[in-house]
Amino acid sequence: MADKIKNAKIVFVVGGPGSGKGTQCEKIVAKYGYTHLSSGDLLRAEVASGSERGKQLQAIMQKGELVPLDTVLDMIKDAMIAKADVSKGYLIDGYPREVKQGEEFEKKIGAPALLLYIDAKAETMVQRLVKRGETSGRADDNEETIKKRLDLYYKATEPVIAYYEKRGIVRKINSELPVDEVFAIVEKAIDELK
Ligand SMILES: Nc1ccn([C@H]2C[C@H](O)[C@@H](COP(=O)(O)OP(=O)(O)OP(=O)(O)O)O2)c(=O)n1
Ligand SMILES: Nc1nc2c(ncn2[C@@H]2O[C@H](COP(=O)(O)OP(=O)(O)O)[C@@H](O)[C@H]2O)c(=O)[nH]1
Ligand SMILES: [Mg+2]
Repeated sequence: MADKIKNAKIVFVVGGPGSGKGTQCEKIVAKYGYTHLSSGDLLRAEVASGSERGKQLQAIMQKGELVPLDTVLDMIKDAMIAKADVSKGYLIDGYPREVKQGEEFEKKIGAPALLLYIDAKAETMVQRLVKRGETSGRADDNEETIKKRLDLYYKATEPVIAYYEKRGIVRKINSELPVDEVFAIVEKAIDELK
């Protein structure tokens, strides 16, 4: 099983909260049939289950902090294994959040072939999240938590991009443009993988 995943194409999708990662991932799934695994969605599913672990996760996420590394990684790995037979590739959305998460992922699962860096300005991200918060029902889409998520993004996650840039697998995507124009750039990066 683990071997099957090792040979699959792995794409990390990294960018600030509200940059448009989920939006682009949906479009990639529709065109390329990749398996989309959003680490945030996996965590929110655990919270929704009402489990004891879910309650602990909820408290961390509401503060805009990162949940323990092993928790997220185990969830991603299980979800990857569940799709191993049918998956053409994996979009790992919202992970790694810090360099250490990337290192552990590679030890336990495999190396990414590409990192899509979804880039938007801080003001843009805040605006989008506040708007999303009107309907998302997400406990962390409020101004106070958004600010903390952004701070943590710049501090912990941006170094991830520099780390993978050294390997030449980063494609920076300007997500200030309309969704379809952003996707046109994303398509080029995915097509290069073939
Ligand atoms: N590897 C990860 C992924 C997520 N989280 C936690 C902290 C995040 O604030 C929360 C929500 O994750 P999302 O990826 O959904 O959140 P984003 O802030 O990126 O927003 P978005 O849904 O807009 O991508 O889950 C975490 O601790 N570790
Ligand atoms: N203008 C514009 N808005 C976008 C784009 N991508 C996402 N959005 C909006 O920004 C919000 C956050 O997008 P989402 O995909 O959830 O971002 P994520 O937090 O990075 O997963 C959504 O409600 C979208 O409406 C884009 O490329 N252009
Ligand atoms: Mg998302």
